[in-house]
Amino acid sequence: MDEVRSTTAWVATHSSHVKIDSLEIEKVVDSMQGNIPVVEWDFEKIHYFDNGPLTVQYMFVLDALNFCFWPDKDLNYDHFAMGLKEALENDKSALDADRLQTYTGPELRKMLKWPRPLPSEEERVRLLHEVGQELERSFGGEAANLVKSSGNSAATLVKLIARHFPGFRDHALYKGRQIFLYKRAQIFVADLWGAFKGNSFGNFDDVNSITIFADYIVPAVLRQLGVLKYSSALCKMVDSDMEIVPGTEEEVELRACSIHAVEKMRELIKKKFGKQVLSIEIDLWLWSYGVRIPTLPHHRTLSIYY
Ligand SMILES: Nc1nc2c(c(CN[C@H]3C=C[C@H](O)[C@@H]3O)cn2[C@@H]2O[C@H](COP(=O)(O)O)[C@@H](O)[C@H]2O)c(=O)[nH]1
Repeated sequence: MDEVRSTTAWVATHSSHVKIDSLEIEKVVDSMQGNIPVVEWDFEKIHYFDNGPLTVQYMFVLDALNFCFWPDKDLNYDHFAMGLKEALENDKSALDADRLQTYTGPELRKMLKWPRPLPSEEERVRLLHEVGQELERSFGGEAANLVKSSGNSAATLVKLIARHFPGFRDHALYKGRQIFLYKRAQIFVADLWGAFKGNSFGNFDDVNSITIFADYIVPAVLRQLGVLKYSSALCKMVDSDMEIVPGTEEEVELRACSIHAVEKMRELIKKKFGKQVLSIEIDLWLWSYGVRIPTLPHHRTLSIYY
């Protein structure tokens, strides 16, 4: 996690298209007196939860597929969360490691009750197979064992996931450097923490090491708040729904500056109000705010990472 923090900070200081406005961060923090609005995890009541290992399997599969819904304007995260939940409720073995390895695109679509091909359907199926194979090879088929082997460390869990599952290796090259973002691996940790309320499979001693999850919603919210300022060329690209190529400076800056801006926000809250807030808490507030405004323009990058 230190690498996520340090490399995204480096991007922020070398950024050409996105700037962090420190004065606006201060205004936001002051206006809330350092109190981040509390948003309950699963505020939409859409996730499977049985307080046991199957919940962990569900969250891991969900976060393996938790990316790039926007190419289908009627599709969003909730369809996946609810679709997989229903599939599990109908058949407890639906997400077993051996089953994950055999799903086809049409079967996945059917499971999610989606009437047409999913965006990046072949990639989603490939990632499901990868998860099934590696869970079976190294973790007795269970994501719960992967979590157990992290020894209650969020940072270790993210590292383990990145080591074992190539689909989660969310990183980029920027001005000659490797930048680590790890959105889906980190959100899995946060989902466990939220679902199990910091206990059992969600008990991590270092949950404060997690950063926000750099997706396509949070940068849009930070821009709306005035915390991120885009160059006029980037404004035009985002506002006209023009696709931004993955790995371009613009794309990396949007994501990395979002992470760094929130880290700065946390530091300021600590300094001014003496409060320790988690990036997870800030993320959930920003994300839940963003998804309630469907007209908020967000950047569009075809990616398997977010
Ligand atoms: N930063 C951040 N990004 C998040 C989430 C979540 C869902 N987290 C759930 C877990 C517990 C809570 O109850 C949440 O419901 C999804 N995403 C990302 O958003 C985008 C999808 O947007 P749309 O197309 O409108 O559904 C896509 O990139 C997706 O990967 C989050 O929490 N934080």
